[in-house]
Amino acid sequence: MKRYWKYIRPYLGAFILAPVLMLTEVFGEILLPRLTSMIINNGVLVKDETYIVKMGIIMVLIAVAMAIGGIGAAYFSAKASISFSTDLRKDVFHKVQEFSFKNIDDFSTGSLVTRLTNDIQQIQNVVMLTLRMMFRAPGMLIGGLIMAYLMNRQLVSILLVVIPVLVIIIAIILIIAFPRFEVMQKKIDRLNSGVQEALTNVRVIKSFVRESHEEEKFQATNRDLKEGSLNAMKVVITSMPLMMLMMNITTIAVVWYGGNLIIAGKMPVGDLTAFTIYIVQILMSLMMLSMVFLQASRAMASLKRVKEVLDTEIDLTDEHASQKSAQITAGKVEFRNVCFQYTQDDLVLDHINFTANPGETIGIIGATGSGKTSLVQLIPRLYDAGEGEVLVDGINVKDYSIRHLRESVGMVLQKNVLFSGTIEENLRWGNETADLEEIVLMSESAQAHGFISSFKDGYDTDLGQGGSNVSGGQKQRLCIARTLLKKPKILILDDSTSAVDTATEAKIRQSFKTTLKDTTKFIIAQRIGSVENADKIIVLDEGKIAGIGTHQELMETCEAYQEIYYSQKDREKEAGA
Ligand SMILES: Nc1ncnc2c1ncn2[C@@H]1O[C@H](COP(=O)(O)OP(=O)(O)OP(=O)(O)O)[C@@H](O)[C@H]1O
Repeated sequence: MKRYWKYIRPYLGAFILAPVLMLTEVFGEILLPRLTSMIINNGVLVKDETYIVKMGIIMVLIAVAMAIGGIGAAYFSAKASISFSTDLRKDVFHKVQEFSFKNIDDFSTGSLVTRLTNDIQQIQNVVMLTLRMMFRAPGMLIGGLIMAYLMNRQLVSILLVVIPVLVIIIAIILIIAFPRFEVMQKKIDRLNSGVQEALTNVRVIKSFVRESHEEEKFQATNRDLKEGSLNAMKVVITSMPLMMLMMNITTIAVVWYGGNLIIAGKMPVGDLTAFTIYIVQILMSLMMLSMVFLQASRAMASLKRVKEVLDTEIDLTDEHASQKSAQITAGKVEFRNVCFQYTQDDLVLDHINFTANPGETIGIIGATGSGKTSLVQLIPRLYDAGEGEVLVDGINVKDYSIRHLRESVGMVLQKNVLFSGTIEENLRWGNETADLEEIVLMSESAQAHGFISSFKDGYDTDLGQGGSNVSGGQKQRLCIARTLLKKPKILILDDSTSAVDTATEAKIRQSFKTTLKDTTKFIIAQRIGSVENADKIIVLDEGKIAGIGTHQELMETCEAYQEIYYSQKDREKEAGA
């Protein structure tokens, strides 16, 4: 509860006013039946019109006060619960932003989306319901019981049977419902993940004409969610008629027993009317409480899932960094006996040793899955090495502040992503304060200026979501330009020119010689031609370094390199023929 206090404290006024204003409804509901019985007993039965009018006016005034209180309570409960969930959502989103890649791998993106939206919505609903019902339901229950008891003790004894039965029914419903709600939320997760994947990859789906397959997959998850939801709702659905049944049986019992009392002259007619209303109110309040508990049971499942996100230990922080103020000045990179694995029994990098001197270009080549991306990801600490040390300028990367480290390391990821907005806005991600001259210069260096200028709106061209309205090669060049604007001390290009033609790629490499003269450059490539002129080429084979040296050296000493070289030459010849 302590952790949620900070979401309540700023809106304490609304959190207090909502249930307090609801008390007007409680008082009204308790008073009105009594006044009704007084009208019947002292007005209708003795034909006293003035009394009826007087009491009628009082009842109307009470009803108006109830309406005002009800509106106020609804307003403040909405304000309190919406504010609560907005702030909670903000914190969960902040936490997700702090997540390391490994943390993100552990949750699926779809699940995080559900937690941020649907789960928090459930919590909001229950906060609102609780604020409205926390005084109302118990107030009506206790108030109704007292009034009914004061009117007729014998009749109240009927409730001694009904209330325990209802409480047992409610308890059973809650025990059955909670796990079903948990299952339902997981199914919503799965649906969200599926929708997200299908929408993000809609182009691939269309190009493979897999729409019907995706639809079937979606329908299966959708059906599964339907079954899960119905399974949970069944409990809610059966609870209502059951309670109504109990209420009607009780009313009939009261009318029958009370009728006999009237016939025997032991009770005035008006009292039976009021008594019946009180009984209905008592049972209604129990039903309201059961609704609150049911909603709360669903929200508890959601709260548990939100808590999981908030409680996730960020496994990659700079909390214990010993040189937080250190800045990268030269860009020397050293790997000392580095081992790395994503999962316990799968060694992806096996005792990697090499040094990249400032300004050098390091090519990394190897079969797919050989660990190239994993290797470079350790430099800006997207993941942490398991064993050994990754050093930049002689300092372990874990000792830098993450901010300083990542500001100095520019990485163009294999999966390039642009954001909606103009080209200029996207490029400014690299440096918000860059002037247009600088932006053009870096775009020229990434061989992007040409095609940007050919667009009608140039740098003001709006990019579709994820950069959907530029070609793959253009997108790659924009991503390179964006990173160049960072003026990184270390630049990593992870297969980021794969969609660019070889001539343009060569121009980009050539321009690096002037724009990035002092920057240490890591270039992961599939084509040997892309790394042939590098100062050093690292050949990776199943997570191990199979060779390291210049193109010439590797051609003489490294079998794995020769194999890649000749197989690519053969392919080029075949393509030429
Ligand atoms: N997030 C991850 N979780 C678990 N395993 C992973 C993850 N990313 C990569 N791997 C595994 O680690 C190994 C090395 O992957 P990596 O992406 O580093 O290879 P790569 O040489 O860059 O491949 P490619 O040329 O295809 O990009 C592969 O076996 C891959 O399945």
